[in-house]
Amino acid sequence: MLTVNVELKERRYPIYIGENLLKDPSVYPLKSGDKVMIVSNETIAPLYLDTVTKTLENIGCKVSNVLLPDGEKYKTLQSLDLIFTALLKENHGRDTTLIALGGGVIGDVAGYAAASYQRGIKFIQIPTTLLAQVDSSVGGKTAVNHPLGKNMIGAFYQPITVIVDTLTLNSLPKREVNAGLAEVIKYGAILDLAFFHWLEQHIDNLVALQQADLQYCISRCCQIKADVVARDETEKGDRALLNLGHTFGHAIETHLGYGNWLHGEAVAVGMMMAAALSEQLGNISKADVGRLEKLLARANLPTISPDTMQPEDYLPHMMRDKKVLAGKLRLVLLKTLGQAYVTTDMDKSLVLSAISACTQTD
Ligand SMILES: NC(=O)c1ccc[n+]([C@@H]2O[C@H](COP(=O)([O-])OP(=O)(O)OC[C@H]3O[C@@H](n4cnc5c(N)ncnc54)[C@H](O)[C@@H]3O)[C@@H](O)[C@H]2O)c1
Ligand SMILES: O=C(O)C(=O)C[C@@H](O)[C@H](O)[C@H](O)COP(=O)(O)O
Ligand SMILES: [Zn+2]
Repeated sequence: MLTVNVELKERRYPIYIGENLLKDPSVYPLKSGDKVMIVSNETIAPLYLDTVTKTLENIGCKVSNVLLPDGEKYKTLQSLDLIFTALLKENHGRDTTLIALGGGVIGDVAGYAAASYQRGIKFIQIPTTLLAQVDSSVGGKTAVNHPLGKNMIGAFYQPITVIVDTLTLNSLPKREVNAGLAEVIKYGAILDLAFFHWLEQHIDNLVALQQADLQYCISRCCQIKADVVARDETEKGDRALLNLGHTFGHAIETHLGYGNWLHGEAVAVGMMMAAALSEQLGNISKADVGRLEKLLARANLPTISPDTMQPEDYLPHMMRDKKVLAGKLRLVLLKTLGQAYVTTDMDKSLVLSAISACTQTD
């Protein structure tokens, strides 16, 4: 088992990474008599809920669960209310620990429920998608979507432990594995050229869920994110680099309707648009933009805009992005592969030109 620590002083927490961890009582920061509410969904529960429940009951915990409907379109205030109702119906107080058993949607909604129920209860992330294991379960961004924007209602609220059981990925649909690889590739592009190069040599093994390479990859991604979060937990500076491709990507998700394109797919296209803009500004080379495109393609990810979207469809959504300050569009771009930066006031005509460069022409 590998351990990555997120260093936030008294709120420091471990990320355990390994096989069969769902069954390992030593990774749960719980003791006999503790009350637990597991939040999951109708897809994951038949696969993993019993295993986690049995492990917790063997510790001596009193375990309840609430299942949300499955999908990005259920990352909503209504789903949040389902969790609150389940907690209140069983008189759960501030001594209850919430467990998020699922992907990023479950983790974000359950995390925001933990942040806000009775002004805050402890929560544990048990991510079961590659995307959640390398990204969403770490760092404390919690949220629900609004019809006018992604993750528009939420809080920064850290888990007390993250339990990454890589064997859960064996039941994950291939499209979801590929979506998680978008966030993996993002880490190399923004902060770690050596990791990007490692990915170029190992991406086929990751697509095939080869365990040794997978566990190294997940630990490297978690370490990169843990270091950024420790430096800038609430995104006043460097944490914005983790948002590469997201201003474009969130526009795709919101415009098409949540769940049509997977988050990772939208982010892959968004990273290509950011790279095209970076090249137009004289930063990253054409050859390195090509390396990014090739790696995304090898992960079976899209690299061009949805054919139902025009460049002008993006801007209204982008102007609501959470990185916008004083009405100025701020984007994460690439100085070069492995080195991202945040712009202050992006010229909209250049943005449209970059989107067009990633749009199929008939
Ligand atoms: N908070 C953050 O820092 C952060 C980071 C990245 C993404 N996100 C958010 O995460 C969400 C995307 O998360 P995701 O990609 O995990 O999607 P997801 O949570 O929708 O899960 C993908 C699908 O796979 C199913 N599933 C999950 N685990 C499974 C397993 N082990 N076996 C079989 N099926 C399984 C789910 O039920 C779902 O149908 C987006 O809302 C995005 O905004 C948040
Ligand atoms: O943790 C972060 O910070 C990230 O930006 C990680 C992203 O991959 C993730 O999709 C995050 O939810 C996007 O943040 P948002 O602030 O744009 O909602
Ligand atoms: Zn993301």
